[in-house]
Parts: sequence; C-alpha cells; structure tokens
Amino acid sequence: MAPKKPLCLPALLLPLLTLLLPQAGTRSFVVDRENDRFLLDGAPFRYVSGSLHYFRVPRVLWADRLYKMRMSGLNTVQFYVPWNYHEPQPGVYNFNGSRDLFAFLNEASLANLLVILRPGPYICAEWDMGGLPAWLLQKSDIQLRTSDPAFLAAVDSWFKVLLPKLYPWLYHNGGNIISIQVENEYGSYRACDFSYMRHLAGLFRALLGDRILLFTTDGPEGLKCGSLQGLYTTVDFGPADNMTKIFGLLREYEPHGPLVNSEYYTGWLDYWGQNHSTRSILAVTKGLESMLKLGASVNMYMFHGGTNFGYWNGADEKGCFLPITTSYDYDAPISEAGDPTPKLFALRNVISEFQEIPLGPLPPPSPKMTLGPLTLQLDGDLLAFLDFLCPQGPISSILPMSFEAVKQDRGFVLYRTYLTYTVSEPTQFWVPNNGVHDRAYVMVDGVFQGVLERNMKHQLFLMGKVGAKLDILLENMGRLSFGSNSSDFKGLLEPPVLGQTVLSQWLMFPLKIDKLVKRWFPLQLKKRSHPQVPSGPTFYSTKFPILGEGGDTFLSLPGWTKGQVWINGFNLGRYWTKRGPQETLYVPRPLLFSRGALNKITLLELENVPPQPQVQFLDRPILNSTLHKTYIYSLSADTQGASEPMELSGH
Ligand SMILES: CCCCNC(=S)N1C[C@H](O)[C@@H](O)[C@@H](O)[C@H]1CO
Repeated sequence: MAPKKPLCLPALLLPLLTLLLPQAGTRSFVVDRENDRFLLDGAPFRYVSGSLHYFRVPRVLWADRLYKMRMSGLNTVQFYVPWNYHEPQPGVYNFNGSRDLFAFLNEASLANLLVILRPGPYICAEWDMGGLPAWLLQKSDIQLRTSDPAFLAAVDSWFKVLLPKLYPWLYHNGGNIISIQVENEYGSYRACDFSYMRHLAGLFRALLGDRILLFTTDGPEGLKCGSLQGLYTTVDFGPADNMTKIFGLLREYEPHGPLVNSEYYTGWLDYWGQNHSTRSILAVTKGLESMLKLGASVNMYMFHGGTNFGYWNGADEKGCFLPITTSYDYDAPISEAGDPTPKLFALRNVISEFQEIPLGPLPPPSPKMTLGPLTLQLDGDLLAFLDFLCPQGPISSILPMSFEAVKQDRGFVLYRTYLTYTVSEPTQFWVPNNGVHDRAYVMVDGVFQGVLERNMKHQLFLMGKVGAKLDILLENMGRLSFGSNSSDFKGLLEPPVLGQTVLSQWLMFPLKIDKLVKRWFPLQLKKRSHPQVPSGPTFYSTKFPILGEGGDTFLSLPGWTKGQVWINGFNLGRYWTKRGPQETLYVPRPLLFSRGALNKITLLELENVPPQPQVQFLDRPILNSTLHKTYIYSLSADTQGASEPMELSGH
C-alpha cells in the first residue's frame, strides 16, 4: 500500500488534497467518545500493538520481525522516529538504507499492520540524547524541549521536511498511520513549557491536517505537564503498577474515549554495570489480560527490542553515569535475535482470547552458528594510525575543547599536550568538576597509564620527562536520554591538573575510526609503526571463512576488557566484558559472508588485551553475567578519592 507521493502543497491546500487521494473519503480512524472506543472505518476497533524500532534492526530483517509480530496476534506496530538518525548535520537529511523509514512503513503495510508513529522531536527510547541531534548543543546555552526560539527553529526545520513526507501515509489518505504522538513523556521533563507543546501541536496540525489523531503519552506523574487540550491523552505503565489507579487518573484528563496504555512494559532496559533486567511472564500476561478485559487499547513496549549498534545507545544518570548496553533485548517477547520466546506464546494466548489471530505457526528460532576460537592479530596501537584517523589534522586551543566544539557527535576524540617540565615522582593526574565525559584512556609517550571515568573515583599518578607526550583518548559513552540534564556535553570539559599544575595548550584530534575500519576492510593498511607492547587503545583483527550457510551468532570476547567491534566494516557496537552484564554481542547472519568467503572482525580494545587475543562465536546470548563488583562505585562530591564499591539498586 505505497500511497502516491503528494505534491509539496501549502498546508491550506492539504484538506483539498485528501479528497484527491485514492480511497481518501472512505477511510477513517477516530475516537468515539460516546462509547469509549476507537472506530476504524466506522467500526469499533481496539489496537493490540507492539513497539519495534527500525533503527535497531538491520533493514534486511524488518520484514521477518514484522511478520512475527503479526503472527503473534498484533494488529498494529508502534515506533519512534529518531531525529538524530535522519539529520546528521543541520540541513543534511538521510532516509536511505537502514534509515528508509518509508520502506519500513511499507513493510508494516505488507505485514498487514497499522502504525502508531512517534516522531518526537524528543523520543527517549534509551537512544543517544533521546533522539535529539547532538549538533543542537553547538549553541551551548540552548534550552532543549522548550519554546527557546533556537530550539524551535531547528524543530520546525526538521518537521517541515519529515511531516509532509508522512502525510500520504496517514490512514485516511490511504496509508497505515492511524495516530501520531506529540513529544514523549513531556510531563516527566523539568520545563513544563505549555507554549512549547502548543507550538508542536500547531505545527503537526498545519503539516498533517486536522483528521489525524494526535496524542500524548505520560507516566501517571506526568499527566499534568504532558497533556494538552486537543491532543488525546494516554498513559504508560508496567505490570507491577496499579492499573486501576492509573486509568482512574487518566479519566481525569480523558473522561470519555478509549483507555490507552501506550507503553506497557514487557521487560526493561539494561545498563552497563547493573544487573540484567527481566519481567516475569506471569506478571506481564496478567496485566495485559486485565487491560484487554477493560476494552483498553495497548501497545507493548518493547515487543522486539533489537540492538544499539554503533555508538547509538543513550544513558541515564542516577548518581553514577549509566550507559545503556549494546543489547536492547529488553527481555521482550521477540528476542534480540528475532526468536519467539515463551513470553511471546503466553501473550499470544492472551490476545487470542480477545481477538482473532492469524492462522498458522510462528516461525521457529532462526539457525544459530558457533565458530572459533579465532586468534586475532595485533594491527597496532591507535596512536599509530592518527594520520589516517584524523586526516585533517588537530585543532589547537589553550584549553581543551568539547566534542560539540570540534563538531564530533559521537565516538572518540584524542586530546594531546606536552609536559613543559619533568615530573620525576608519581604525581596525581585528575580532571576537576567531574570534567571527564565520559571515559578517558591516558597515555604518556604512548604507554597506557590507566582510566578516568565520569562520576567515578579513579586516581591516576603520572611521571614523565619534559617534552613527553600526554595523550588522552576521550570516549563518548552515549548521551543522556532521560532526565533533566538534557544538554549532555561530551569530552574533556575542564583542563586536567597534574599535581598543582593546570595543563594547557591542547591539540584535539576528532577521530573518524569507522571510516578507517571501513577502509581497512578489505584493504589492510600498512602498519604505521612497530606495534608496542599491546596496552591501551589498540586495534586487533583477523579474517575468517564460514564454510556452510552459517546463521545468527553471538560474539564472545573472553578476557577482553572494553572496546568496539566491527564485522565486515559494520560497527556492531560496544563491548564491556569486564563490567557486564552483557558478555556477548548479537551478530545478525546477514552481516556475514558464507560458503568460504572471508569475513573480517576488527576490535578496538581500549584498556587491556588478554594474554590469548581470541574471540568466539556462540549459539546463544549471555546478557546476565555476574557483575564484577569492583566496577560499581558510589558517587561522591569530589569523585577523586577512592571509595568503597557498592551495588546500585536495580530496577
Ligand atoms: C530509566 C528509564 C528512563 C525513563 N524511560 C521510561 S520510563 N520509558 C518511557 C519512554 O517513553 C520510553 O521511550 C523508554 O525510555 C521507557 C523505558 O524503556
């Protein structure tokens, strides 16, 4: 059902346009307030929906996942549109390949699924900066998610590109989008800026017409600041919450119309360094059954979680800085590898009590593959490839500059200075005001000295001769996606101190590591320098064939500490074996070459390489490893002294 692309007509002509589109007059999705229900084409309709994020699933697997959702008994799929995934620089738009949102809409249509679309501009989803583009922070005083004119100008510019493209996909225009959410849990944000929400509502109406159902979603505590006249109010809550109480609260905002839970949590997210989260099948199914009995429409968040490939994970800050893991399995009904779980069959049984589900079996789990162990070869330390990693050369400044100031959104920046005097005794090296955002790997003349981490209490002591090179590789571990501190600047935000001396005269090297790794594959760059003893940020790689057809697999990195992985040039995401709870990375079968063709795996190990630099491919994931408690510290004011490790409270 690929509707024809509309002309880009002025908004006032939109209503006329709908009469020209095929089937436009006969299709409708509306709220029937008299009978507390939705009507689809005039008939009573309740959606049973699931969340799946196209930006967390390789495009070649979209159809497979959507088919499984349909066969589970869902009639609708809900997904966000991350602004930062589609507008990498101001005015530069990308809707191609894995970013082709319209191809995803079409796949949903082919799977006979209606769509609930959530374009933000802020989305959260544990996604980097909650979906907002990092380049907004180049105006360092911008007030995100408010009626700040600078923020609204960027929002307007983005939505004037996106929303007209969605117009033909609206249900009443012949498409499959039945409703669109404005912002996301705005009531949980500190600003409570009603002129901002009114601006968004006006913009959506102007660009989408007045027939599409616009709604808001908030937790029970957010309804006051998150709901708005003219937008249908919905709530989100999980199996452990008091449904009766929360729906009662909702009725204070929507006395009539269908009850809607827009995010019924089937599982939960994971943070590096915290225990793996799960939600019981019994609790999740009981809650769904209760809501369906009430006639409520429900979206299960997540129905299929997928993966935070690359650097796309977001973060949370609860005392410690808590990056989200690479896996977004979410203990969801469909696993990260796309396999049906016992939770899915249990939910399918519940759904079948209330509405017809498609006949036929759910597809079985996909074939899995084991391989290895593979021994990796040392390509060289990261510093050896600096010319390739930063071909345009460094930016020089007296004080260190942030990622935003050097226009690097994610990944790594190398900060370099030279000792202007000899430090003959081990001398404390630190960054005031918790100024490491987020992890610093410190080297003196190329020799790894150790790590400083945001909100953690590490102590480093350095020595060096006058003129010694002091290098700090700064890692952006993902921008805060939730909470009030939404302007999460990255980099060395304060000049480091050695003993009593504030270090100045810095060179900043924004590193284009992904470009280098892609160039390596299939080319093998000549080693730039004789590799030193492997320590600190170091590249390793190897090539390997898959003799048979192969299958999905899970990369295990026993003994490695922390870093980034690429397979055939694709950035698979972060690993942090030493911190857990995730110990394996999902490798989708379509990333791999089979029948003997050579694949290439490249690691950037940031800390310490194991004596045996080997990796393995397993036929099952390990997402709940025992945490290494030494890596969990309390937060304290100065964050510079050692503290006793403690376990953070899980969710
Ligand atoms: C640590 C949770 C931060 C708040 N987010 C919550 S409650 N959630 C609601 C939010 O709308 C959604 O995008 C997800 O972020 C979800 C948690 O998976």
